[in-house]
Amino acid sequence: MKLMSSVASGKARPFQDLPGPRRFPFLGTINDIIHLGNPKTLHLTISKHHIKYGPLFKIQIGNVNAVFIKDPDMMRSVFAYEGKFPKHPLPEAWTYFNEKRKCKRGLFFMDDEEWLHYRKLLNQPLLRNTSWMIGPIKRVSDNTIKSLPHNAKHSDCKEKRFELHNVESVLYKWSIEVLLSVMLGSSYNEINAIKLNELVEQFSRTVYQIFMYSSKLMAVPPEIADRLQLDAWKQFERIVPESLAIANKIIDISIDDIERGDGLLSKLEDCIPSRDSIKRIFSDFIIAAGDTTAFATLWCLYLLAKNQAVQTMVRDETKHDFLESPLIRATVKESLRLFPIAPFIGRFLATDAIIGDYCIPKNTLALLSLYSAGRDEVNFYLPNEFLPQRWLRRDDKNQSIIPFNANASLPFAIGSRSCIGRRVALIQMQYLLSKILNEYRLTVLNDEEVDAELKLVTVPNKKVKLAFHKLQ
Ligand code: HEM
Repeated sequence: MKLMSSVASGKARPFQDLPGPRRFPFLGTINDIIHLGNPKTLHLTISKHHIKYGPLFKIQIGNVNAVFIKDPDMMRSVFAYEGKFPKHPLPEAWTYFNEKRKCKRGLFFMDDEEWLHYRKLLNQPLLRNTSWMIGPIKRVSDNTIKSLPHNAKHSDCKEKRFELHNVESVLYKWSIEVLLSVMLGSSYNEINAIKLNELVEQFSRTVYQIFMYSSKLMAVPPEIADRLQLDAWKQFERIVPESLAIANKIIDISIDDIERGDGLLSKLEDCIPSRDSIKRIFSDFIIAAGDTTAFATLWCLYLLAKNQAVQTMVRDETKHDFLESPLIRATVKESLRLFPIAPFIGRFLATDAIIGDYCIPKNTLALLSLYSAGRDEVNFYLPNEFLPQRWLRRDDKNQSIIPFNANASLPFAIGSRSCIGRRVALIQMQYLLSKILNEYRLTVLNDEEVDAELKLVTVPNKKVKLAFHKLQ
């Protein structure tokens, strides 16, 4: 009704008028290849389309009608049309695998009432009262920092310096361990960390492989990869059940020790009585936490190591508060603005919508171009510079000194289906980064500039190598 009356009153323009690349029916899916290009550089292709077609443009992807949006107000308005049970696009390789193997999965894959039921139960401990998770996060992060020199490629005791060439895998293991420790609480450290160590090592390796193979499958529809028995599909189909089996084993051991726990599992023991449901929710949490937090932290470390003046400023400001210093929070925000880990957040519109000046029909897939919005000079002064202080500096009228539009950076999404792990991720990143900066000065060892590429999430296009110089 609202849509019809806006059109009738001439306020909004019809969907057909929306600009976007033209689709040639006789080319079928070749259109997708022409319009979207290499999946690894989709963020750059979409940025170019925005320059050509504006902040809102339409495009057909396969059979799906989609719009890409980079205007901050329009991006926010999408969440007003997501409905009671927001629906997001899922990686095709995963949905095909789940259907083929009749595999029931966690929150990210759930829909409708089932999703809402579990989401409501999990919101309270994970997003509202979260102080209970600080202890477990600190314990794991302190151990990770202690273990850094043992992972060194080269160390120079005289110079008190070591090099890390596998920062990514250290951060992978850390983010998985943090999740386990949040699940188990204090009992993780006492007994389970030792008992589970080998399983956690295995799990973190398999989660990494899942990520590698599923990103290789981005360019090929999974049913074709399966029919042709492509190596990436064969490996994906082997590694996912292996990884889920390890996760189940970890959860079985953990549940057996639950009465000793003060973590998330014991908080949910009464509300989620079925062990199967617990397993599918928690194994997916660990998988979701693995690459997102590891790569988000890797980008922060890289940017700090590359910008020595910013690094010194952040170190000085975080000395007295390792968890919530405003500048460390701003550092994480700024890094996620430049390198949004989930570069395209998507919602299938639950109703007809008016976005910008246009009528967008129900069920259209609205995709937020976070990479383009975060680097648009309309939204951020010196958009390609790493300036955490832009999020803080205020004048006497409480206006930002370096102007910015906060709605242009929504790295965890907003609304009822936003990231459930946001608090876990932020607490662990802020704590680890402040502690590292307090002990070490970081420098970059890569000779060439490191850029972003997409492998499901936004990752560095080459291995990041860092040197850690012990501070006096
Ligand atoms: C810096 C780290 C992280 C980033 C940038 C991030 C980003 C996101 C985003 C953008 C979404 C929304 C996706 C959508 O609506 O389409 C999401 C959902 C989700 N995230 Fe995260 N995430 C991070 C860490 C974590 C962690 C540590 C966990 C573990 C608990 C987690 C678990 C999930 C789950 C289960 C969902 C699905 C929620 C639902 O469907 O209701 N994430 N994340």
